[in-house]
Amino acid sequence: MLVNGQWAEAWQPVQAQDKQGRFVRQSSSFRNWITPDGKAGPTGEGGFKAEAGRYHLYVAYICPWASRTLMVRALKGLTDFISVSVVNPVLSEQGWQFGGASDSKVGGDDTNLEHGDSLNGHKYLHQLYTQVDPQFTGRATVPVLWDKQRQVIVNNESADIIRMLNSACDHLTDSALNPALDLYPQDLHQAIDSLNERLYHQLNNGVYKAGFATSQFAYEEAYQGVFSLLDELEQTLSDGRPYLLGEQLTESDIRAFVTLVRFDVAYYGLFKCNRELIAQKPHLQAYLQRIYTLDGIAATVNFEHIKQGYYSIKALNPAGIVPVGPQVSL
Ligand SMILES: N[C@@H](CCC(=O)N[C@@H](CS)C(=O)NCC(=O)O)C(=O)O
Repeated sequence: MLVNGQWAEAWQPVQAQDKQGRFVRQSSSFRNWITPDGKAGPTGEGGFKAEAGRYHLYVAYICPWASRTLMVRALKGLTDFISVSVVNPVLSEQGWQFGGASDSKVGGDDTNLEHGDSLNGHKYLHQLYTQVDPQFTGRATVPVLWDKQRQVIVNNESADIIRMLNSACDHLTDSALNPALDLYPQDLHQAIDSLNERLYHQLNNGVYKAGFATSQFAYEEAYQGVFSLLDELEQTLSDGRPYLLGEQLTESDIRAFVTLVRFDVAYYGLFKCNRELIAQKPHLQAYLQRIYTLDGIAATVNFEHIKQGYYSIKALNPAGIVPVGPQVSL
């Protein structure tokens, strides 16, 4: 992480913990919003008007938080509007690094996506943070939403980024855009917010709490949370609805998907969330498949990056062996 703008050695993603050994995630520091007219959004300052070609996303394919921004970018038809840089799957001694071996599957047919940082010419992601704040203290995390015009970080909180991408560009006229898709419709705000809250604590962050627990108690607490929510989601989907809140794809589905798609290949093994695989839950597996096959989504999922990235976390897997299985059938 960075301390007063200098790279400090504690680079593995073992973050803070509480007194009972629970994993505690750091909060994000840049919270501005892209809006249709450039007015300030719910947090941060104004000046970030929606404009084609002005913004860039820095992501890691291994990262569920970054991947959800890629999903919304794809679903809303924003691939020509927002360019992307993907970091290497394995954290370097200085955190996320650019320019590793590219593999042909990455990005699918998305030509607006690269493995280097041709925009700012950095070798490490942390240099982007110190470019805008030479005294920055904190973890240099992905995703980062970057403004090419003002040369600043707009936002590094994926929850904000997916919310703003859902509506900020809808007024622009381009046939590539998909303004008809509303992942956060007015009549479902409450249902989405309350489901999101549970998805975050029990599932998205729940698997990390299990994986990075430093006490048996904290691990089991997180494990119970993960599987009680998975059981509940399996039950919810058993009535034949396509998505968690009914007929309509919402933000909650995006949030659920990024964890479910990593579950069998990473969290089941590395994070010890091993009561069962998603593949053993028929409704959840069909749901996963349904979202995976939506236009543009498969290109946001790179199983090689996911496996290599997670199993390179030395604190959890010192020898760095990447398991061969399980087979994925998506
Ligand atoms: N709140 C952030 C969390 C992002 C996050 O934790 N990203 C991880 C990758 S999955 C990261 O970049 N970790 C690097 C580090 O902690 O040094 C968000 O959702 O945008």
